[in-house]
Amino acid sequence: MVDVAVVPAAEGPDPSVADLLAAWLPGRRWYPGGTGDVRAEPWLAVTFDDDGGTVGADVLVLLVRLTGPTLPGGEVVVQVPLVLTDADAPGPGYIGTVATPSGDVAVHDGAAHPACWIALLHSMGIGTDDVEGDAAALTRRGRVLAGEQSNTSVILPEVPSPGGSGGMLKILRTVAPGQHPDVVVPQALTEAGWDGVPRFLGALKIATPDDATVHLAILAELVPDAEDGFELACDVASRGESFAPLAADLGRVVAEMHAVLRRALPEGPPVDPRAFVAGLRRRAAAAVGEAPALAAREAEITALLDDLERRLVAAPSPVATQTIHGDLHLGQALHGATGWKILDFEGEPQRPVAERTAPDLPLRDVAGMLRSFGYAAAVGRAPDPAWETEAADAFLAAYRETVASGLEPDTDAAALTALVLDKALYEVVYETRQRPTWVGIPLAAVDRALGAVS
Ligand SMILES: Nc1ncnc2c1ncn2[C@@H]1O[C@H](COP(=O)(O)OP(=O)(O)O)[C@@H](O)[C@H]1O
Ligand SMILES: O=P(O)(O)O[C@H]1O[C@H](CO)[C@@H](O[C@H]2O[C@H](CO)[C@@H](O)[C@H](O)[C@H]2O)[C@H](O)[C@H]1O
Repeated sequence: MVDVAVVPAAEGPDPSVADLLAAWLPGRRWYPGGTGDVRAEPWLAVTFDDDGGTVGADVLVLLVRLTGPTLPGGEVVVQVPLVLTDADAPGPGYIGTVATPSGDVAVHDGAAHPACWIALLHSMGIGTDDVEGDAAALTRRGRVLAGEQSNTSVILPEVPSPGGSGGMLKILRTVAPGQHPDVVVPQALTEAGWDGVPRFLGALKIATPDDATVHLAILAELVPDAEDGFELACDVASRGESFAPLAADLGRVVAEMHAVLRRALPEGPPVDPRAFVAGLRRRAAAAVGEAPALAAREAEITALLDDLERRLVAAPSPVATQTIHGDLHLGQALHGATGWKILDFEGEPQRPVAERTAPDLPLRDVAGMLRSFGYAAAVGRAPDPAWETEAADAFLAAYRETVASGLEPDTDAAALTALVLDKALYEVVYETRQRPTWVGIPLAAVDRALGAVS
């Protein structure tokens, strides 16, 4: 076991390390500051007391506070794990060398360095008994997942796991005080005995000097030979084959996930129709404000939301909310030998953290997946225009056979259309910012959702 100590960063590394990082951070894929004017200030330093010397190098995790107008809420804390070694022996993830009063030090990105993986695993109590005297065996075939996005994930086939496939260590990049949804939700699902999520194996949580807690890393069982759901759907679409059978399986898995979450975690308050629709109106207004192409649709969006509000107000019984996935799309589903596994319960990255994890209507996840079939049809260039609706119908039929929304059929359909519209508007903003050449995909979906009620 490795003891973890947390101190203010001012008592931590030499200031030259912070200077090196200030230049390095903005080039990282997971850096949330974009090209905006951002100030980076080390906040906390986490050290690992490597009692038995098994880690083999100095591991230091810095939590860096970023402030600037382009960041969600104006402020974000990012985790920067580092490995410090002798300057004459730089290793994986080398960032640069700094001169300190005790000599030159080589600084490495810890997320790419086995010594850091071992320190994180040992501090979660993983691998300390199983790999006697040979900590390096735990990470021998370890590798960082290519194409990292919001966080950095490391494949670790030697990590002990119930199914024997190894572990996936997710090093969180943006961190925040409080319970992390990607810990709480998969842990609850795993403990409920549900196998539609990669088995939760552990997490590293630190206590800050002001008594808050922050999750830094999560370990789940590796899903062997799994295919990314979006790539799989695009492949199937491009071959002109039907996705309906796989979509039906996915519909059942998503329905089971909602049923288990409803039992395993506290229910939310019943939907307040006006507040719920006000939230949709706010998001729509923000999308219209950011994407000029939406301006012409504003009146129709308002009419659709007015209609939903009337229906929800008139609903004969209160509509329940619960923990949901919050950002469900095909890229959050892996298809492996034992079927679909659902990943990444962090919610929509562009939403404020408090909103991302609030209990919500499960139909929001259903809407997210329906939108994803539209993306797969477009990106995979499905030759048959019915490809998307066939997949969507199969998904919905299987979902509804397994779990009921509790809404009257007309209200259920109106709520689903409004949530598909909400997701498509979110995607218009997402694509405008990230992939402008794809913006036509969600714009077409906005038009279809609006056409569904006119
Ligand atoms: N347990 C796992 N087994 C196998 N692959 C996984 C597992 N967890 C995640 N992945 C792969 O890693 C990718 C990133 O994981 P994800 O949790 O979505 O991270 P991020 O928060 O960085 O987006 C996924 O798209 C999937 O391909
Ligand atoms: O996976 P993230 O949590 O980072 O989600 C964000 O990025 C997604 C893209 O990677 C984006 O998803 C959109 O594009 C997908 C195809 O690349 C498509 O399958 C989804 O349906 C569509 O929403 C997601 O919206 C965004 O939050």
